[in-house]
Amino acid sequence: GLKKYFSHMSADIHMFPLEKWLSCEEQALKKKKKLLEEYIDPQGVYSVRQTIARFLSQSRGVRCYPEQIVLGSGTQLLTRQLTKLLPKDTIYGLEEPGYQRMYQLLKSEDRSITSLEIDWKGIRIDALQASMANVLFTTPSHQFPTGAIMPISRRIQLLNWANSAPDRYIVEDDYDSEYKYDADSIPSLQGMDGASRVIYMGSFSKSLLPGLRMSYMVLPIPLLEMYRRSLHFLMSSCSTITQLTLQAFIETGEYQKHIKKTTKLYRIRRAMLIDKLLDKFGDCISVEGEKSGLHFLVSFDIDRTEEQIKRQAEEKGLLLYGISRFYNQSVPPRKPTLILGFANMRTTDMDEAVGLLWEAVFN
Ligand SMILES: Cc1ncc(COP(=O)(O)O)c(CN[C@H](CF)CCC(=O)O)c1O
Repeated sequence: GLKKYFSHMSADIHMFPLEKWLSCEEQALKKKKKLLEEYIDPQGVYSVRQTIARFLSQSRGVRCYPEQIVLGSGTQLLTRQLTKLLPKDTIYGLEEPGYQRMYQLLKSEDRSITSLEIDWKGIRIDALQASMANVLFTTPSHQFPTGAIMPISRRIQLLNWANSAPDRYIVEDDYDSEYKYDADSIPSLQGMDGASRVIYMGSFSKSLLPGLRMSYMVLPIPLLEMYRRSLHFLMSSCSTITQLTLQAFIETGEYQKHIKKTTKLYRIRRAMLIDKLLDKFGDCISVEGEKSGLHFLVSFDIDRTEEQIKRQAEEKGLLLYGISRFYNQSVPPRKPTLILGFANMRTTDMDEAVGLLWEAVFN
């Protein structure tokens, strides 16, 4: 198959402390195997939610009780549950370019969606105010896919928007907020919200492994009450074993150690990759969104389409993703722009990867 050097969707399994994970699993199973005999709380094991609530408060300034946390196997599944708590005629505002799988999911649920323009600070307030949206999905830590980091000023404007009409909510998708390089980490919107307007969503897919399918949302109290009334029949969608193992992994400090180690390593990989790209391509490329997260964008000042570059790359055995896939309701930019991930790019592969990219673009 195609080489996935630049994939923004895969993690580097070699980075994952499998031995430590397995010993946490063994410890959790020995101590709490009783829990496996029954169906646990639909929101997830309470003690696991206590651990996550503590971790969120320390790392992201999220203020919540464990009762407000719902664990789910993936952000999309949690979003499906969330849409059931909101009026059928809710209009969802999504960033454009944005997380197309969220757009496709909401579309598949026959929800009405309006795509909203972003700029280098994230979602544009004028576009939001001009729209009919009442629930906004936004990725303020590291806008997906452009990487924009939303400054505090814009966050305050967003909260003002949410508080100026009764049926408004902000879904803060904080999917890869663990990784910051040249930007100091800005506390979550949820932590700044005093009025239960922010639904905080997070995932362990980027910081640990997508294959764990461990994601979570923090519901404001009014929505939690609705969840309890209308979705109490649901069973937890995450494996109890994975939940208990994750709890042990966090409680023993292994999670924090892993984030520190991977941040250090990803910082080096990202800097090296950008240097090699600039060496090779010079001023025919521009890099953006590299200050945080596990990918950045590279646009090429050449007379070639994204499709042509992708196809050429496939000829050479290299998988590439263009930014066009993230434009749901508008025309993508003319300049070919690629989303380049580096979480799965070992330094020993870099010269080959950049060489293949060069051939895909210029041959
Ligand atoms: C904006 C955003 N919010 C959440 C997730 C995490 O989802 P989950 O693992 O289900 O918790 C991703 C994950 N990123 C996708 C997979 F890597 C990108 C796919 C593509 O580009 O089609 C994401 O981009």
